[in-house]
Amino acid sequence: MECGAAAWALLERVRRSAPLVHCITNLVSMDLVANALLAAGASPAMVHSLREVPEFAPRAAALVVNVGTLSEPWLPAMRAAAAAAADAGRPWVLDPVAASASEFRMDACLGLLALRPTVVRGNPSEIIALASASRIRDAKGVDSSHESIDAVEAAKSLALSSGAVVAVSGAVDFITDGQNVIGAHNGVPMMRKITATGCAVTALIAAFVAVDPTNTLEATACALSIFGLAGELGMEMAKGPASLRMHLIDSLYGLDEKTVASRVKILRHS
Ligand SMILES: Nc1ncnc2c1ncn2[C@@H]1O[C@H](COP(=O)(O)OP(=O)(O)OP(=O)(O)O)[C@@H](O)[C@H]1O
Ligand SMILES: Cc1ncsc1CCO
Ligand SMILES: [Mg+2]
Repeated sequence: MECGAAAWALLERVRRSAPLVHCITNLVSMDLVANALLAAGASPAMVHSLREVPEFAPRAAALVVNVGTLSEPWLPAMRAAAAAAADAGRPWVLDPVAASASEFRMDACLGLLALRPTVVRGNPSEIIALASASRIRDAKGVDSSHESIDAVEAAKSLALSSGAVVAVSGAVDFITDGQNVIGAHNGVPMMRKITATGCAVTALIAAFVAVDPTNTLEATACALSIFGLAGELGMEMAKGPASLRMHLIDSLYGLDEKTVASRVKILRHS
């Protein structure tokens, strides 16, 4: 795969068509998710009232459901939006934040998984927990206590059981459909020190899959690498997490063909 050229083609398509991404995401992440989508050229909308979902959902090109600050009133809207997307054949992406933190959260994630997300993106601990539908006793809340390489087998098994493409983020982001595994090698460790970078890349995946619905595996890898590359460029100017957050958004907005073509690194994983 000419990965740099493919990633640039998808970024250009996002910039040209500005897909409307319906986001039901956590309260911590809303600002970064919306700004990351805008910087990439997509159009975010945070709409989570059950009253609005039937009217609004059909207008969106893709949906993100993120359970980070899950509360009971939100769950029916998440389910309704996911079911509407699945029925209409529109891509939708699940972010199972802290899936193993409580029985309520795990049950909610498993129920959403049954509504056939196109992509599931989580950190390693979330993917390991979801794959075995179990609580992890040493889980650290929303942050991962595992490395992405340790979650590859769990990701493959979750992809096979759910039918979704599964992406596990980390030093290398691994993306699998259960058979193939590809690694997106861009990014910097400081990205973990900014809350909701994972949520933001989940939303970016939705935008990329919206413009390339027949190549979910590759589109997901391209979104992860593009976001990681924005982190690398941002890190060249940053002094710490707060300025990285700003420079990452600026870098995502300013990405050009030469940089993307030469620096995006997506490799097939054996
Ligand atoms: N060690 C690392 N090196 C390079 N990039 C990293 C590293 N760890 C995480 N990233 C990148 O940071 C972003 C967020 O990944 P992370 O695994 O921290 O998500 P998360 O735990 O779901 O985050 P959050 O819940 O705060 O949204 C991804 O784009 C990922 O590629
Ligand atoms: C810190 C935090 N708590 C619930 S969601 C969230 C944002 C990162 O997932
Ligand atoms: Mg997360």
